[in-house]
Amino acid sequence: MTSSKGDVASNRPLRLGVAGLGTVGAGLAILLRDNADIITARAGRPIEITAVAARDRNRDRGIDLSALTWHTNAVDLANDPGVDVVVELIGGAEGTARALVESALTAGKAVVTANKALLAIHGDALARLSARHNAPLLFEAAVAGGIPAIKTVREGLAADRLLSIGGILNGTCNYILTAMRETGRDFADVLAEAQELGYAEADPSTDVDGIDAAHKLTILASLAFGHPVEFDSVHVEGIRSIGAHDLSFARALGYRIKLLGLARRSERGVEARVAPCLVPETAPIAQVDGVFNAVIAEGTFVGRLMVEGRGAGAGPTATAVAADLIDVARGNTVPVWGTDIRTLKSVRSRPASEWRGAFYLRLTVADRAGVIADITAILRDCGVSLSSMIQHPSARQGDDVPLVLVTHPTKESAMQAALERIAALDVVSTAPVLIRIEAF
Ligand SMILES: NC(=O)C1=CN([C@@H]2O[C@H](COP(=O)(O)OP(=O)(O)OC[C@H]3O[C@@H](n4cnc5c(N)ncnc54)[C@H](O)[C@@H]3O)[C@@H](O)[C@H]2O)C=CC1
Ligand SMILES: N[C@@H](CC=O)C(=O)O
Ligand code: NA
Repeated sequence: MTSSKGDVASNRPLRLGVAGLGTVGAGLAILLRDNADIITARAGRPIEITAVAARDRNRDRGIDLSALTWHTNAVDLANDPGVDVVVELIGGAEGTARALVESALTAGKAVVTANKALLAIHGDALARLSARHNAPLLFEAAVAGGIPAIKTVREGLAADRLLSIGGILNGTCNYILTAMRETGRDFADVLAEAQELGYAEADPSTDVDGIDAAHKLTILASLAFGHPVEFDSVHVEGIRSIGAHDLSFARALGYRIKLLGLARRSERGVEARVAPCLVPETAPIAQVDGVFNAVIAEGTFVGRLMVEGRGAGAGPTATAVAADLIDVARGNTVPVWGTDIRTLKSVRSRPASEWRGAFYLRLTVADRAGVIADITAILRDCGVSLSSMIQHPSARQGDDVPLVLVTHPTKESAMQAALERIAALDVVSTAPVLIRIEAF
């Protein structure tokens, strides 16, 4: 695919219809204004917003958009003859965002979007629509904000067979975990700050429950491994259960806690998971803090690589949207998943229970004789071997005390069986916190 039916290969301005003027939409309008000179030079022609669709016409967005064509129904942008490229920045896998993208592709117009939910859930169908109508669909902003993550995987690593892909894929969670670790502030307080900074999704539970990272992992895994990976096959855990205790115990053990999305391929299929993980504090990924994301890939020829940058916020995300627009202006576009959707081979999903590695387990237990013996007996029965244990009398609350166990590498299914029996003990007073340890 080299160009869309829309007039994308001429010297006249590329005319944009932008739907959604929130954090990213307003950021894009400002970037296109402030960097118009270099964008025009690199695109070979001006890139200009001619039409918009937004809910509030009167809101101050830091830029005057009053001279543009305003549509009350965003889907009308798809058939506006003054629009060459539709830029969807509303968000959400359904509703107006989906209808607009489908209508624009069907009309043969190029679409640029930052919408990971849409791509993760409907990417397969959209790739088919894009191919059928020769209408490019670009989504660099959808994964890891300003990091050229899509380009890295789809173009930079196009020649290699990737074995694993993933990393720190949610800026809001990384911001929260970093601030909690560095300042001891509580979860809700830091989340409110991330929302004010424009990092969080419209519904921030999408971030903190790991769903946003799972959307991004689905997209990366689909690019890395071939046939679109099913979003529903990704095992998802968020960061709500991580407490101040865990961050300080992790530090004492020489680790940091990061929400990681990781997909691995073997002959038995693809295993994809989003979950908080302990990573050694000396590993490069442990140094990625705040709103920064990191994408890690490993291939048979290239080995391992990591790219790092701001994963959320108006400026970084707008640069990714604008880079896609420059590609459209240049006529430099490729199939949605890098390979013609009609020739892609399907990949098998592997259940998360086949994962193998070490675990951190934090329990709150009654501080009395025989408790540790009961717990270690269960671990022994389930074939789980202990590597270390911490009990801090100083962290005691009433009769209860936190007990942290670190295991040797073991099968996830064995650990889950042990956890179920341990959680049922009378002496275990609150829900156990189980965190995987990624070696890196
Ligand atoms: N904020 C960030 O850092 C990043 C956001 N994204 C994605 O970019 C997209 C936009 O996100 P944000 O700008 O942060 O969201 P936002 O909530 O700030 O902006 C979305 C805008 O769309 C408007 N809108 C909602 N329904 C509409 C409709 N039917 N017609 C016209 N406008 C409508 C809302 O009023 C709002 O102003 C989402 O898909 C999000 O996941 C991707 C990467 C980073
Ligand atoms: N809410 C997302 C925004 C970017 O994709 C995040 O926090 O990473
Ligand atoms: Na990106």
